[in-house]
Amino acid sequence: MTLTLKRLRPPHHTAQKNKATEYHLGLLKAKLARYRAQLLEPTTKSGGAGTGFDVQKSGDARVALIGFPSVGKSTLLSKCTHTQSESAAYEFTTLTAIPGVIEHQGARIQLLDLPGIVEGASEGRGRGRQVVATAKTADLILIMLDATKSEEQRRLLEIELDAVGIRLNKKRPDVVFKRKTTGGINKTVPLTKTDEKTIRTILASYKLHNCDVMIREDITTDEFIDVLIGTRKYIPCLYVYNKIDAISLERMDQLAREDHTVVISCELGLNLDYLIERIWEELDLVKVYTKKRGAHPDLADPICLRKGATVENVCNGIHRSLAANFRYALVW
Ligand SMILES: Nc1nc2c(ncn2[C@@H]2O[C@H](COP(=O)(O)OP(=O)(O)OP(=O)(O)O)[C@@H](O)[C@H]2O)c(=O)[nH]1
Ligand SMILES: [K+]
Ligand SMILES: [Mg+2]
Repeated sequence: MTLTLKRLRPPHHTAQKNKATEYHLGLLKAKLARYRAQLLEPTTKSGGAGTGFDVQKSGDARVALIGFPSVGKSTLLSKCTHTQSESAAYEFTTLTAIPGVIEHQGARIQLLDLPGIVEGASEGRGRGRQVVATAKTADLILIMLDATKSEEQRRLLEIELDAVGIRLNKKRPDVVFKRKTTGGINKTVPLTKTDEKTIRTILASYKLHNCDVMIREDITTDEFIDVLIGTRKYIPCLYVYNKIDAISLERMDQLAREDHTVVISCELGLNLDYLIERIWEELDLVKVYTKKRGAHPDLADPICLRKGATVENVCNGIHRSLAANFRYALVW
């Protein structure tokens, strides 16, 4: 019998190597991210890569339906709104953006049916680029999936949205960044996923030699790059698995328990009320009632706004000329 003894590297060596890899990879990602962000900037010719479909935003919030062809996006629009969008068993039935309105708790939520996208959409395959550009304008994204198909579809869609700078179910990293004549890096927490050297080098590669950076959470290198690029969209997302009429109960049970997930059957009209309830929760709308002095407000007619809205937003919700002549508001 022979015994092979493997020579193990001392642990500090591996740690050093990982650190060096992190550093070089961080710098490389920073350069690529800037290059891609420039590609996505709207140009004057050919409408630009960053232009979505020409559909007016209306109502209190916009919800976009993103998914592969034939997962049931149009069927959902037709079931949840008064708008009919053609659905059929062949792929790419829908070729443009079709808006409908969900009325719920006094709010009017615009639901946008969109063409199906395929892998490579963000690079311009099919109408993909227009679809993902439209997704960027949404207050909530519904990633619609066919429950009978493989789990891979979800990851592929996430990659396409990520490539155009959409960050799903994430909040903006708590980093404050200011250009200045002098400055430095300040942090209120220890950094365990990246380090100051990497951050300094990335700043230098962006020619940002003088700036003030205040880091208030344990960010990754990627998150730091997102802050620098500055145009990332942080959008909440629900994963909607359709066609649960065609899968086993066990599988449905498993899917339904995942985070940010709702299971439905458009065909059988199953769980659609619950989906609308979840959309409402995710949008986190606040209702504002206006009233005359000494009178009670009309509780049937609220103005719905995203959380964090200002009095000016309320004015704009009533009439676009109101804010200019507005003097004061009493707010309860
Ligand atoms: N079994 C089953 N089939 C469904 C369900 N919902 C939709 N379908 C079928 O799926 C097919 C595609 O539906 P569409 O609504 O056209 O899908 P889409 O996502 O809008 O497709 P594109 O516009 O081509 O991207 C149609 O044949 C529908 O009848 C469902 O809940 N269960
Ligand atoms: K279809
Ligand atoms: Mg469709």
